[in-house]
Amino acid sequence: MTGSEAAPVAPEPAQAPEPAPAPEPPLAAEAVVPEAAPEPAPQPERPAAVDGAEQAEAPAVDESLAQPVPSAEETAPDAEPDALAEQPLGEFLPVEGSVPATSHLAPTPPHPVVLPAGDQASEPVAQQQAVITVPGPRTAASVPGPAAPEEAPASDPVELVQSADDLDTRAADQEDRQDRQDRLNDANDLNEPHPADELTGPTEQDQPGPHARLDPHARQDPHAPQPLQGPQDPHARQDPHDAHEPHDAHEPHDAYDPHDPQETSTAPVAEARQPTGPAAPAYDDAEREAVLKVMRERRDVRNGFRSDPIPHEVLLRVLEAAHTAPSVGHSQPWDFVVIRSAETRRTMHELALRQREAYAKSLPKGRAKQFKELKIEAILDTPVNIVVTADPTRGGRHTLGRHTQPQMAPYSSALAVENLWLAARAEGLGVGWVSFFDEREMVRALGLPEHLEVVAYLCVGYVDEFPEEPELMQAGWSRRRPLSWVVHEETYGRRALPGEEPHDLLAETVAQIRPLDAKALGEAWERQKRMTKPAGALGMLEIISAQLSGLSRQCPPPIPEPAAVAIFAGDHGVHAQGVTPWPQEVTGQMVANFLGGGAVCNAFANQVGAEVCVVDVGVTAELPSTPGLLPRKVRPGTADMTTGPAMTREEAKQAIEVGIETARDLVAAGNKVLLTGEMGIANTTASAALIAVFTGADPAEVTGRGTGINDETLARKTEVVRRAIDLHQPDPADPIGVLAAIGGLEHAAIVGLLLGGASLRTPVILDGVSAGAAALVARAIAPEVLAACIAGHRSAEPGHVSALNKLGLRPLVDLDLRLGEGTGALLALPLVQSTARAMHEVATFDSAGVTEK
Ligand SMILES: Cc1cc2ncn([C@H]3O[C@H](COP(=O)(O)O)[C@@H](O)[C@H]3O)c2cc1C
Ligand SMILES: O=C(O)c1cccnc1
Repeated sequence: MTGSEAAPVAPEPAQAPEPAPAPEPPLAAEAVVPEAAPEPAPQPERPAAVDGAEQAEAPAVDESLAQPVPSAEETAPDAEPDALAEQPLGEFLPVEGSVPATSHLAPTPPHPVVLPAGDQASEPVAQQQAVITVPGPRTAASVPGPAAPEEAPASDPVELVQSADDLDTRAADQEDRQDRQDRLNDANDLNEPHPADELTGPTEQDQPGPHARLDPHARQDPHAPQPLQGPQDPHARQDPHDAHEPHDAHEPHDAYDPHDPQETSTAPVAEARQPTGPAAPAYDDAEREAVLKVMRERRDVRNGFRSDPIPHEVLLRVLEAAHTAPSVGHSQPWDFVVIRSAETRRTMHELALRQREAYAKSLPKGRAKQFKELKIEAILDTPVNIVVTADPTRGGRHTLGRHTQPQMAPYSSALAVENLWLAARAEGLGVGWVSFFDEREMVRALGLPEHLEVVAYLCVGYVDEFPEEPELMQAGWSRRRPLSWVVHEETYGRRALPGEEPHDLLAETVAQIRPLDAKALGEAWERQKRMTKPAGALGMLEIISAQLSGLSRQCPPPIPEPAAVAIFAGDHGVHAQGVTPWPQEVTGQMVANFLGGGAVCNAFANQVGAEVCVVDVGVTAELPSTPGLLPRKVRPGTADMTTGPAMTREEAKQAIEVGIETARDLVAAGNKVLLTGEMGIANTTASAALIAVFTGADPAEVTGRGTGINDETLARKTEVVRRAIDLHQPDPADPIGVLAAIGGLEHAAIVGLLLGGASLRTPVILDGVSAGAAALVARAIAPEVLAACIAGHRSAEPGHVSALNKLGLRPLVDLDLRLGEGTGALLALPLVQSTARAMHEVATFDSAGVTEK
């Protein structure tokens, strides 16, 4: 690790007005010695100043960053990059005059990324699944010897060259353009600025960027100085209106020509009738633009209604538009009840209020706070309310299309609602759809015929203005999902926009991971210095707040709330080797417990206001569908790693993708921090094996007692780990291969959660030993993933200590926990939130009139 990497995370000298993002090593040295740091903070120390034997209590930090002035030895090109990171915990002493730092802000790429051959081909999921016999549970006593692998490993791996040209990033690009069209606010959109925009910045042209660093060909010398930060001026890149518009292929066309092969599907349809004569004409540009405009600018309005009456002819036009909607079998199942009576509206308002309260009670605290601020209806603020119903009996029993899909009747009425909504927007009328009703209660309250279904309750009126973005987005409740996430080519999972090659979810995610933003980091250090407290007095929390700033590109950073813990559950074939006294079915039973709210993680999540999201990525038992459970089983448990690979490479990758998609969903749903959690009986065995491979430690050093095992079982577990590694000889340069050989499905999913979180610039708080193991895998795939990672706690498992050391992550909480489920991460959440809140709320010396020393 080099000084230039370390520099951006350390506070710049008091004399320097601007942070020096990637200075020469001598400057870097200056930059990290703050003028005012009188007290030795609880911070890491250079090894030179350490007497290891006496430092057992010191905090766990990779000093390669804590020590920002690299010695000649450390910067020597042939030095092992992680050698310094492998110092055991507790070997670091506070250094006078420096602020604690942690090397995860300056990760070193350990290996080129290797993905399985054919990864880019994205075969349909069903075809990718290999049939693997999962051995049934055995007793602890029956420990078979190693056997031949059950399966040959997948075909030769190919190296993924992660340059912007090679990865399919055009989808995101098209999204950017779509955003421009939609006049969306970039800050609230999940779209990243196009990677190419970033790569053309002046600093990244001169220095190897994150992609170059991942490109094995570009990284001849892994020890060469590597920049941590992006371009000097991130704001220059945040405006997607800037430059880089050579993507005409996706710009709106002047006239659509169905015979232009560029514009049509390339797959011929055998029976298609040969076209004769010209196709029906499209709208002209202005007409089309008007249609698209009304869709873009339609809003679900709750705020800013006016009491102005709606003229009859205006309301008539709106209802006529609704009545022209498509409907199943042309059954036109809708009716519109126009309500103006204040009394009826008051009754409906009462009903909605009650439902609102019930919903608020069901929310995690972090969400409930946000919900309290939201206006969810405008029943009393609007002159007209319209109830849209569906009559499921209209048209008789033979209504075309309703035979197999009875829900087509309410769907049809929903289309009438959309027509109404668009027509209202064109009239300058706002519409808000209120869904806080018990449908049957509403039917009775309104005296509607009992056979009707209520599809929508709409509040309609003139408004002061139409918000530019959905009100829920403006309130931070949710974020917009890019189109490229939801368009699949031919089969689900082959994501591609029309005219694009299908993009690989993992490669796309990795390509979007960026280092911390140097400008925001610099601002964070500057702000920490001006806050009314002695410099460095918040110790490690100052570093976390700077990390949050660099990650979000904002100073102060957003408060990481609401939070969600993703608990990935999976089973392990290695359970058959007697590595744990607990039966395998406990995994599924604990999943039920999580969903019922009875586990430790539930209590902790309630305490800190986090949502618990449970994901079945590979539980052996079939789990009944339950609210709160995401059914994402890649396979029912892994195979026994001592007799063959735990899973195929494709399965490992699928499980990673489950994690990526979980991160996307949770972030799009408005969560501002993610926490890792897991459940899987025997998973500490897989964790130990992963950690041994990535740290190079002997299995005896990193294998622990998990749920609590005796010496005999521990000895057996250690030998199991050793045998599995001997059998597979996993190559840490091939992280997916390692996962497939000796990992768990929940480990793979956590890898995806970390990569997904990092790609969305969302912090992820790591829990215990499985998260540590997964972070090692994730770092081997994308070193800069660590920019998003915060170590929540230090577990009692010895392997966790080794993993954190290797990662250079310093845990926030150290309470000898050895549970998992996300419990340690949940306990750390308030610390992370506190540091961000301090950045927002603590006065500066100037503003508070406090004299500086
Ligand atoms: C009742 C119960 C609840 C748990 N919650 C988390 N774990 C934790 O223990 C398991 C790993 O330990 P080992 O490798 O020794 O089996 C994982 O499921 C982990 O989440 C639990 C374990 C049990 C038994
Ligand atoms: O610390 C952990 O993460 C842990 C320890 C024991 C069992 N399961 C998880």
